[in-house]
Amino acid sequence: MTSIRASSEATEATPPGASPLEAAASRLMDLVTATLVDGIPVLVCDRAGRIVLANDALHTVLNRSKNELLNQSYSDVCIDLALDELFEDMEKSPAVTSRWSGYITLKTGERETQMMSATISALRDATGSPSHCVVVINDASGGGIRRIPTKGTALQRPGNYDGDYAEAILNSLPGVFYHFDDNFKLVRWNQNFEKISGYTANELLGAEPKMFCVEEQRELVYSRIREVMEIGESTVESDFLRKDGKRIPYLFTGTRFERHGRVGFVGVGNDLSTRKRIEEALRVETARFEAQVESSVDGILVVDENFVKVIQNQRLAEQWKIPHHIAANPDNAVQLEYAASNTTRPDEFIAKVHWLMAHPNEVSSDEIELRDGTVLDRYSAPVLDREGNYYGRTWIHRDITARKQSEQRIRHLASHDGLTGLCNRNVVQERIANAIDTAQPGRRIALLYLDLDRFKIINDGYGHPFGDEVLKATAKRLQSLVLPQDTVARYGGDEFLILLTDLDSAADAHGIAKRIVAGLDGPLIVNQRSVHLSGTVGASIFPDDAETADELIGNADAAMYRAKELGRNTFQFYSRELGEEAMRRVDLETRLRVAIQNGRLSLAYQPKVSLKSGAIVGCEALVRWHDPELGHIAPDRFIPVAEESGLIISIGDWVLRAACAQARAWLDKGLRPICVAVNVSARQLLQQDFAVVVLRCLAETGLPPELLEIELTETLIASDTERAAETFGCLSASGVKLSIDDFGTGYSSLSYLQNFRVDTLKIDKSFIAKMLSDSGNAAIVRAAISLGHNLQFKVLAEGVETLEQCRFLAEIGCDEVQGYFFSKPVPSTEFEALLSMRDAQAQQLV
Ligand SMILES: Nc1nc2c(ncn2[C@@H]2O[C@H](COP(=O)(O)O[C@H]3[C@@H](O)[C@H](n4cnc5c(=O)[nH]c(N)nc54)O[C@@H]3COP(=O)(O)O)[C@@H](O)[C@H]2O)c(=O)[nH]1
Repeated sequence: MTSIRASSEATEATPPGASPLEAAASRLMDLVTATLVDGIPVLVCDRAGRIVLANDALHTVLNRSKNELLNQSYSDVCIDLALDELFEDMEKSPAVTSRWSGYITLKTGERETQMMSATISALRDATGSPSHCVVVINDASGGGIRRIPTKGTALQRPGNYDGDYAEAILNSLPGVFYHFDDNFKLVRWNQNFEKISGYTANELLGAEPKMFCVEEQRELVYSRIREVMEIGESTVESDFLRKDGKRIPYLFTGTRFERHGRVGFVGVGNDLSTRKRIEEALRVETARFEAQVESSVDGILVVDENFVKVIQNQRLAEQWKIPHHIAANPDNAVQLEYAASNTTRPDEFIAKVHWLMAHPNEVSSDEIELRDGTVLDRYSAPVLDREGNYYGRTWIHRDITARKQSEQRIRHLASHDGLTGLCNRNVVQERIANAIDTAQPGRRIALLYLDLDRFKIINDGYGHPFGDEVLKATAKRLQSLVLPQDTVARYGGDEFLILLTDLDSAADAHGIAKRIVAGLDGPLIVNQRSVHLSGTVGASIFPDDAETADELIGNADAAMYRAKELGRNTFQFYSRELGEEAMRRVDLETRLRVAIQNGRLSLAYQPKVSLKSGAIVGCEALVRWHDPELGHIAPDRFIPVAEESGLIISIGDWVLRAACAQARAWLDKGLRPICVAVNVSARQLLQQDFAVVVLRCLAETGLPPELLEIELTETLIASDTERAAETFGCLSASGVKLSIDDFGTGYSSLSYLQNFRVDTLKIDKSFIAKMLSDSGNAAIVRAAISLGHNLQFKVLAEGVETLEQCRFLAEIGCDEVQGYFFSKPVPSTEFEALLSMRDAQAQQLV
């Protein structure tokens, strides 16, 4: 038999004892088997057309035994192939074109033929001449009947000794196929290898792996090849270096491939470009996602269906103050326990988490309060995968503490007084209504209406910032005087409501009202200035006095007015009469306003008489009001209303001007100089420019200052001693006189007297009225006279109604008297007459 060679396998060793042809055929069979095309019918015939080799698969296809085939003529098997012509063709193309592909008709039975696709390759002798041909039946499983002669295009290169079926498989691979021999030389490859690498078959044959490797990856690639050789298989991700220098990311596999004791490897390489692009896109996307998750202001946690952490950002740990070792613990239950212990309601928190994990479809939004006051808005929703299957759950926690606090502030502002922080008008009204609605039978509700005494004076006199501080201090003091469950509210400027609920009886309210009045009464230091604070309280009781919140408030208000009338710094409970009185008060204020506008006020003058000479030494101007309907209205009634309403300022201005003008008129008439005294209310005194008002009035009326006397009460001086001293220092320097009115009834400390250039002490008429019947009063009168004289003041007794009183006062050294005994306050004309008459009688009196 002619020796043959399979050119691509020239270097392979021939198994001992085997003929070259058998060896080649054997190799071919091995290769067919190795490339997973076992069962392909193959026959080999010589140039004479004699079958020299046929495999089992062929026997099966042709339904003949091995003996029936061997040494038979080729034409007995294949009826339509001109083998001679084929050998001639092969002869003409010695090296490369050594194969024919097409359809042949096989005799598959006695009377049966079948057309099948086949590939015929040449086996050449030492001279390169085709000595045998190998026929590989490609579609033995049956099928094609068309005869489609095709030119051999695939694997028409040296060394392509396997069948078309194997070739088709290898060529249909999406990646590159390679077979490196035991010297790591490329001996076989598929079409894709050439196409992708850009090398020709000749260039590829015998090429080493490094030809397709970039320098920096060679070490890696060869280490994997070594692995293949040692272990049997391996993979490597490295670049496939093309002929043009381009590199393509590839995943190469390697499987050790051994034949006839020679061990190489085969494998496939697949382009990873797309995968890499996807991976890169995924990486970028993941990085972006992670950046978003990390930069989120929310604490984010994603868990799978088993509550295993999938994503958790740093913010979550910060929000929940989870230490690193717990946050890093993969067991999410540990973190859950820790987080729960930070909440104000741990059991509820854990129960909700478990419930949501057990109900995958639920979306939840709620608020969690941590023990340090942080409030988190927790949103939880299911996470679904691409196919819409439940994957796990996301938990997003937003810190809404600031929002909650500002909502709380807004709610507080809406319901509380901005200055004092007490409940405001609306809230206290609601609470009163609510208390009435829920009152238990037999129980009492008391509403105390408190008005600060002389607050308007303080506020106008010292300015509003100072007044604000007084109100704040008052609020604090009031809260300290009641129980936490009682409501203290600011109802208006200097008005406060105190709601007391669930009382046993009205007597309880009496005790509390008394305590509040006493607790408020005293000096208050504000901005290093001491002011004397006091308050007046009116109270009404549910259900005794009122049925609704408005009625209860209105009645407590009326009671408070009544208490003011009774002298302030006290409390008064509501009665039906008080309600009527409140109505009258409103009516009076309206009428007074009209009276001022219409000039319905007048002055009466009451003489002051010297006990030594019996002569009139001055007079006190007293305001009078005659209402067209109500007739004469006493100052005792309308002055308090004027003070409360602020009308006292315009009344006071008018009195001052009218009195000065009258005294000037008397001078102008030729009467002897008479000093006229006017009463000044606290409000007037605390006007910023009271001294200026007085001096301007004197200048404008032309009255000499020494003919004007200002009467101040002790209480008024005590309300702001500094201001009074300052104002009267200025007026005294100008010559205006000062007398202390109602002496003995007001301020307990007498030290203030040292700060004033007082001309006259006027002993209050209450002492004069009782001095002859009560030794105590007599003692007070004596003491007052003594004190006044010691301080170089004149002393005048008010309210002198009898001769006895006059004589007694003269005996104990009183300087002057004023009272009905000499004259009631009279109009100016009468006073003029009185003056003339008195001057005439003066000598007879004493
Ligand atoms: N701020 C101002 N207050 C004023 C003014 N005019 C009056 N008043 C104050 O009103 C109170 C009541 O005053 P009035 O009704 O005028 O009573 C005065 C006298 O009539 C009364 N008086 C005088 N002598 C007697 C008497 O012998 N017995 C007796 N029962 N009453 C008598 O006393 C009042 C004067 O008191 P006083 O002022 O304390 O000297 C009263 O407080 C007035 O001050 C005003 O223009 N501005």
